[in-house]
Parts: sequence; structure tokens; C-alpha cells
Amino acid sequence: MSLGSKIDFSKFETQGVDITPYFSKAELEQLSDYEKKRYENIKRNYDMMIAFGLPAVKPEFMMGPRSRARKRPKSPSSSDDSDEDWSPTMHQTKSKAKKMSSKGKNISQAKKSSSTEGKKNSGSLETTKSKRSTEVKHQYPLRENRATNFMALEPPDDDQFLYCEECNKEYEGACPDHGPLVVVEDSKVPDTCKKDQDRATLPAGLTIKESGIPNAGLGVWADVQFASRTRFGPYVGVITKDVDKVHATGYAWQIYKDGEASHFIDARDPAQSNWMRYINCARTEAEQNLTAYQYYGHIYYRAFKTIEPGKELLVWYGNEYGRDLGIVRDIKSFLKPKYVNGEEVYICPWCKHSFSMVIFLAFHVKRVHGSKLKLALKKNKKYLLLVKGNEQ
Ligand SMILES: C[S@@+](CC[C@H](N)C(=O)[O-])C[C@H]1O[C@@H](n2cnc3c(N)ncnc32)[C@H](O)[C@@H]1O
Repeated sequence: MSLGSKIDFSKFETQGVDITPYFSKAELEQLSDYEKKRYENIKRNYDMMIAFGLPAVKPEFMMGPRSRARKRPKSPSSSDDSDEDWSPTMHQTKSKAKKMSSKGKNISQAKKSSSTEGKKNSGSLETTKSKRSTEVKHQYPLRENRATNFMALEPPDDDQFLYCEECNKEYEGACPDHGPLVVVEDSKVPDTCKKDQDRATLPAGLTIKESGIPNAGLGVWADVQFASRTRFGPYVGVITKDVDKVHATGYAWQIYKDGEASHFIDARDPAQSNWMRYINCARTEAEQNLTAYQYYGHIYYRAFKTIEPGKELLVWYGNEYGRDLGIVRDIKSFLKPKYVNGEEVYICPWCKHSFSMVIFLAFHVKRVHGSKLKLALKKNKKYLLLVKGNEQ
């Protein structure tokens, strides 16, 4: 089976996409560049399905401004997505972390959250009932999904414990065996530099310049070596509960209180943020060198390996935002069908559009996310493999 081999995708690659007819002037003004690009991708995908005679349901935004009520986005904590079983190097996990007081008192049982090797390598999943891929039943709507472009950790039960990656335990203070983290403070900002506060706070030994990730904008690079267990932060921004605003910019961290989403720290304004707003999202585990964590209501980044001079500082933004940037690191759940009214539905792991057939998902994945799927046999079972994508 060669998915999509006879389809000419090239005209869709090059054709411009105009989304302006579907929005009122006021709505267009409110959309960020990020959101516009996202709607263009959805429209391009829909146009492609129609052009190839594939059944597709019109995305909601294409119904026009009058018939559409803009949906509020879901918070990541309320997501019904079930593939949150792996979250790269995020160690504040609900009720699973072993917590130790600074005196070494055991509070609860540990989760070995960084042992992702086996999970990372499982790039295949069984496709059940493969005959489905040859019989067209009906196409599920292309679900319109609002971008989840804020950064989010797994909700911590509480944020008064510090995780020690070396002992895989949390302590109420410094680790008794490995000591405190090495703290890198922000540079002090003179009053005359307030409007450029973000850049002025950059600590010595770091540079802000174009990212090594294509089209990612600026990034932060190490000029000197930073040891593992170096702490940066806190992440500085405006405290807000305005989810629409944080969606439009992509610079906010979700903060939790008592395990529930509470507010955001939004670093969209350079005059009210710090240099950490320029740290980009790692595309792979291999290139990630920072772990984000929440401590007493603040977000800090900590090096979990030595960062050599010339390396870009990269953190993980969370599964939802990662997917939105086209990064899927949880390949394990790729193409696992979900069941809706007894029917198999295949969900795109990047943007979560639903498809009734694997082949439709394959078209979509190739066109919108630039990845290919191929069928493989393993122990006499059929698997679908992602053969090209962001996972390297
Ligand atoms: C917190 S900002 C990071 C700083 C940003 N690069 C800048 O120049 O201001 C988040 C934005 O950076 C870009 N970005 C970060 N990581 C990325 C990645 N892995 N791939 C593509 N874009 C990325 C996206 O535009 C994202 O919305």
C-alpha cells in the first residue's frame, strides 16, 4: 500500500490561501499571524480533500462570520486527549512523585518520569481492522481546533517541592545528596532600559540571536558552558487570566494552584518580561537541554545536562503547544484509533482533526505536517509508521 502516491500535492504546496472572506474585518484584526497561518492550513487541507473527491465537512470558520460563534479554547487540563501518558522530562506529576522533605522524609511514591527511551522508540502502532482503509463509510468533520499556544506543564499537586533528576525524588528544598541548584540570576536592568527589559535581563554567557530551528524566530544561545543542575529564572511576564490574549501571542506559561489551572504568566510584552521569552521549544528529546518546572507559583528552567558553548537553550513547551508547532514526540500513540459511536476514528496527533479512514489521515499528515506514513508488518501484525517528520 502506497499512501498518497498518485496524488499531486504540489499545487497545494504553492497556491496561496485566502481566509479573509470567512472573517469580519474586526475578527481579522483580532487574529494573530499565528492564528491566520493555522486557519490557512486548515483551509488548504479542506480544499485538498474536496479537490481529490474525498468527503470532507467544511471547517466551522469557513461558514463565515455570521454563522460562527467563536469558541473558547479548552484548557490543557480539561483536555479529553488520552495520550498524555508521556510528557518529556516534566517531573511534577500528579500524585506520582516521591516527595522528600529536606531532612529526607519519604512522603509518597516516585514516578520515573524521565525514562522515556522505550516509549520514544516505539514509532509504530497496530492498525486494527485494516479492511476499513479500503471501504469509505463517511468522513468525520474536520474538527476546527483552536491553537493551544501557551506553555503548560502537567498540573503539579503542589509546587513547593524541588525535583532532583539525579535521585528521581522531590525535596522540600535542596537535595540532601546533590545539593542546591546552581542559580544564574537575571542581569539587573537600569531604569533607562525598561522598555528593552527582556533583552537587558539576559545573564552573562548567553546571546539572543536567530534560532537554529527554521522559522522559529529568535532563540537563546550559550556562549559558555552551563553545568547540569543550573537554574534559570523565574520566567517574567504579566499575570493574566485572559486566555484569548495568551492564545494570540504564544509567550505565556500556565500556572497551577492546588492542581488546577489558575492563571498565566504572559511574556508577550518585552517591557514586562525577561530574556526567557526567547527560549524555543525543543523538537526532540536529544536537543532538549532544559526542563521547565513550577516552584512557588513561578516557572524556572533547569539544565538537565551540560550545555556546551554554541548550543541553543531549548525547553519543552508541553504536548499541546508542541503539537501546535508541528512537534509530535509522543509517536507511541500515533494512529491509535479512537471509537466514536462504535466507529474507528483516526486523530491527527498534531492538530487533532478526526478522520474515519487512515488514508485520509495520511493525506492530511503529508500535506499539512509534511510527514509520511507507511504500512509495515511486525510479528504478523500491521503497523503504521511515521517515516518522516519532526521526530529525528
Ligand atoms: C516563547 S516564543 C519563543 C521566542 C520566539 N522564537 C521569538 O523570536 O520571539 C514561542 C514562539 O517561538 C516559535 N517557536 C518556538 N519553538 C519553535 C519550534 N520548535 N518550531 C517552530 N517555532 C518555534 C513559535 O513561533 C512560538 O510561537
